[in-house]
Amino acid sequence: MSTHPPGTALPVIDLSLLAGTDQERDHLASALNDACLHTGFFYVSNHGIADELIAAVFRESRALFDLPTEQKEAIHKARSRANRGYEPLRGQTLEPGSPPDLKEGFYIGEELDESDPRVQAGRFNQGPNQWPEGLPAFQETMTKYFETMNDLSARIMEALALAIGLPRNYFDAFCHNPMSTLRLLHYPPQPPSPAPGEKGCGAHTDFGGVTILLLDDHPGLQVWDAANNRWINASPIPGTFVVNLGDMIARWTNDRYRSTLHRVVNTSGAERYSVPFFYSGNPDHEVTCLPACLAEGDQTHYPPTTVEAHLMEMYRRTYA
Ligand SMILES: O=C(O)CCC(=O)C(=O)O
Ligand SMILES: [Fe+2]
Repeated sequence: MSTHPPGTALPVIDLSLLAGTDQERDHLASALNDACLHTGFFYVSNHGIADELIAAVFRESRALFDLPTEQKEAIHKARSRANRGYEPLRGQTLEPGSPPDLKEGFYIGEELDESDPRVQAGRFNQGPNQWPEGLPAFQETMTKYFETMNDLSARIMEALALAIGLPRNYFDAFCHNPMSTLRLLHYPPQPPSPAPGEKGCGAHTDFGGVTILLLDDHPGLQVWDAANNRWINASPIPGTFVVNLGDMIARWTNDRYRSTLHRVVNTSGAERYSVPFFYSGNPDHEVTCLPACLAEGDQTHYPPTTVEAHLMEMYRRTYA
């Protein structure tokens, strides 16, 4: 059961159907399967996340980026072994060969102190966060949102299991102790004469499992539509999230489902804020071609791996 609202060619998936009748769940599975076979990008509506929490996340995010530069530099990501903290404007180049991205960001993960066995063992991206000084509601708001997004991701994984034709609880073990990253982003307006190829965020695919993207009112996100050789505008739709599949799901489904190129060009003339949440599941979980995605006579495209090994490999390729 999906619709294509004006202003975008991407479908809207009604997540409340997951808790509906068998017939409603079948509709959900079929609409989601279609979306994942095409771009792997869709909007999710009726997700049950409170407006107040979303408003608080934007308020705290704006307050963070409004801090004086020295205060942001004091929690620079380079000071963290777990990839947490502030990334300055033009600190990342997502599209090789293009100018650096016209955005600043902030990375948050599960709060694990130095005594946690995973941190002691030097596991990938596990460790404490760096929290900003002088923003009393920041940590609590972001922690609440982080946990809420983990729960929403687990529901999306249930829907995905149904879309693939698997039992609803198929991904439960994957969703146990998940590895997730919350990223706050701030895009200044694109300058009137940008450098050639300069963008808010260069064209890239996401590495992990599913991404849940919270958008403000300003357009800018574009999704590559390979079937028609064009960029689709993924303009914000109030009350929804944009969800997309990452490279790990493409790998897991033997490329039946898509991890699609996307980019941001902030021509809105205004400051743009967005909040992607990257969900990659349990680091020890095995990612081996799903038998349901291997038609007779087909070859697997990738060797088996684990969540953690896959993520480390993708980071190495991007930041090498
Ligand atoms: O800001 C956006 O709309 C997209 C951000 C994004 O694609 C990412 O952070 O991976
Ligand atoms: Fe992305």
